[in-house]
Parts: sequence; structure tokens; C-alpha cells
Amino acid sequence: QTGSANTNPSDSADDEYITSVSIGTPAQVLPLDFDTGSSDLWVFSSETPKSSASGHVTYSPSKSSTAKKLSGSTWSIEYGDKSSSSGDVYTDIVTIGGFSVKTQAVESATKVSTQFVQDTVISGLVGLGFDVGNQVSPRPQKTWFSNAASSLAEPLFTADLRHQETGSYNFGFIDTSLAKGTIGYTPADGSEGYWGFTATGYSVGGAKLNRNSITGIADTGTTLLLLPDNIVDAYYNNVESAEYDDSQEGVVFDCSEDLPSFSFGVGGQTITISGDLLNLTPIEEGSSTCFGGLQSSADIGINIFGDVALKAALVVFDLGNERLGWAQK
Ligand SMILES: CSC[C@H](NC(=O)[C@H](Cc1ccccc1)NC(=O)N1CCOCC1)C(=O)N[C@@H](CC1CCCCC1)[C@@H](O)C(=O)OC(C)C
Repeated sequence: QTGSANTNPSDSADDEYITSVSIGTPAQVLPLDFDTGSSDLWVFSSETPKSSASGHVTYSPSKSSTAKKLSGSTWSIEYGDKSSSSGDVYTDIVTIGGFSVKTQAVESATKVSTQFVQDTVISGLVGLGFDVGNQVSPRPQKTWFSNAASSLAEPLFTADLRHQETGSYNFGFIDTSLAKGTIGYTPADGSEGYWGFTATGYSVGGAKLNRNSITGIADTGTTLLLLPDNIVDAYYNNVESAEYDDSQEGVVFDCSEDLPSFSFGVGGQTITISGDLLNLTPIEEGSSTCFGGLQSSADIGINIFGDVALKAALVVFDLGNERLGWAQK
């Protein structure tokens, strides 16, 4: 069996990617953010304070004949951007891309932080990280993918995120036609809950790849490509107008700049991110100053190959073989 779901950028900056998920009987369809950087499936619900839930699609377990309360279980989570949410837990049928998991832990939010209240394009997250990262207590729950893996044709999923167009999450199969290049595989480290791996080097513009291993994570829930300062500086030294903008908390430059590409080595392949993908967006509507898609990871303490990097590749999250596959798109 397999599943295939379309995913769409939330806005003109591809800030996040939205995928429709069906929960319960009859189906309640919610727009969720698939996040390989976390391991909880949680939703805005009938239990979320009305003032916080305003503008969001919500899940009502009381309206689902297949919902069951997981009594005594609670959850609480904080993300890298300091946003947070918490609540209690139900189990219900969750269908993604035509594939159904019968008894999936659906974490219902009784509290959400301001960022989530304001981010009305999504009604929660689907964590696609490793089960060890799940935040339900007293008994941690499995992710949707972990529950699905044993029934899928292959225990893997692929992410095909695109700039300003519809992409896909495919479960149980690899559609190699989505990629131009060969898929290169490298070991994945799931010990922290997310998909850790080591890139073998990088280069700016068409230059030769240097040998400089970069350990980081493949994170669909992070907008940017976040790397060490020395690499960020090496890149922006090629961008005449680039400067650090305190208010924007990142490097900005003239939108008219012709940005160089950025490449990294992984699994014997070279993934090249085009200059256009590295210009994220004007700092505000109509501004001629643009915000860089490559920024420093120094404040976070972990390198993150987020959506800016993922948009350049077809990425295979291969749980069965504990490995990540990358192919140029
Ligand atoms: C340094 S880690 C920062 C990362 N967040 C992000 O990347 C958020 C995502 C977002 C977009 C639109 C609206 C709201 C949030 N974007 C962000 O901080 N941006 C500021 C810079 O300009 C680009 C957008 C993050 O916390 N990712 C979470 C998932 C994320 C999904 C959206 C809701 C908030 C939580 C997760 O992947 C995570 O925590 O990863 C850990 C392992 C770093």
C-alpha cells in the first residue's frame, strides 16, 4: 500500500507547507504542517479556547464516531522558534494521501502560543520525526508514519517541496521521475528524534565542492537553510549589497542582486540550490530589500537543512534503512 498527498506553500515566501489531513468518522479535514523536525500530531480542536481557535479549522472528537479519549495522557511541546502548544490526547482514524491509520494518537490542543493563534493557515502539525521525540506522557505515542510503516509497500516517505507551486509527500514509494539526478544515500541519525545526517562539503556558485563535513538535520518544518557563520559569510561575501539587519535578525540584500547558487555534498551527490531559491522574499510588501534564505545557525546550535534546501531536491526519508536519500530536482 502507498499514500500520496499534495502539499502547498502557505504564502509567497514559502514560509511553510500545508497538507490536507482527514481525521475521524465522518472525515474532518484539517490543513496541517508536516514536520520532520518533530514527532507529535497535534491539532486545534473543540477544546482549544474559542479566542485562540478563531480563524482555524478545528477537530471535534465528539463529532467523530471513531474517536476515543486516551485517558490520563497529556502532551506539551516547544519548537525551535519558541512557539508551543499542549493538551490531551484522543485516538482516531487519520488518513493522509489515501492511506489510513486506524488508531492514531491525535493530540488535541487546550493551549496554543500566540504564533499558532496568528498562523491561521495551519490547524496543527504532523510530526514525521522518530518516535523517540514524541511528547505524550505518561506513555509516548507513535507518529502517523511509524504506525503506517509496517503496512506501506516500503517503510519510507519522500518530500518534494516546490517554490510557489504544488509539491507532494509520498508514502511507501519513490517516484524517481520527480528528480533529475541520482538519489544518493547517507546514514540518518534518529537518536534525537529528528532526521540527522552529515553533508560532506559545500561550494558557492559553480565552484568545486570543498571537503567540510556539516552535521545537521533535514527539517520540512523549518523555512530556512541554517548553517555555521563561516559558511554564511563565505556565501554573502559574493553578494555586494549583503548586510546583517538587526531588526530582521538576518542578512538582507538588494532584491535586484543576482545571487550565486549554493551547493552541498551528500551521499556522493551534489545538491545545488539556485540563486533564486536563496532570495526568500522582500522584507516587507513592495520593499526593494530582500531577506536571505541562507542564515546563521549559531543561535540555534544545530544546522538545519530546511525548506530552502529541500526545495532543490527530492528527499527520501528511509526509516527501514535508517538513511536519507537526496537527488537534485
Ligand atoms: C530554528 S527552528 C525554527 C523553525 N521555525 C521556522 O522555521 C518558522 C516556521 C513558520 C513559518 C510560518 C509561520 C510560523 C512558523 N519560520 C521562521 O521562523 N521564519 C523566520 C525567518 O524567516 C522565515 C520564517 C521551527 O521551530 N520549526 C519547527 C516546526 C515549526 C512548524 C510551524 C509552526 C512552528 C513550528 C520544528 O521543525 C523544530 O522545532 O525543529 C527543531 C528540531 C529545530
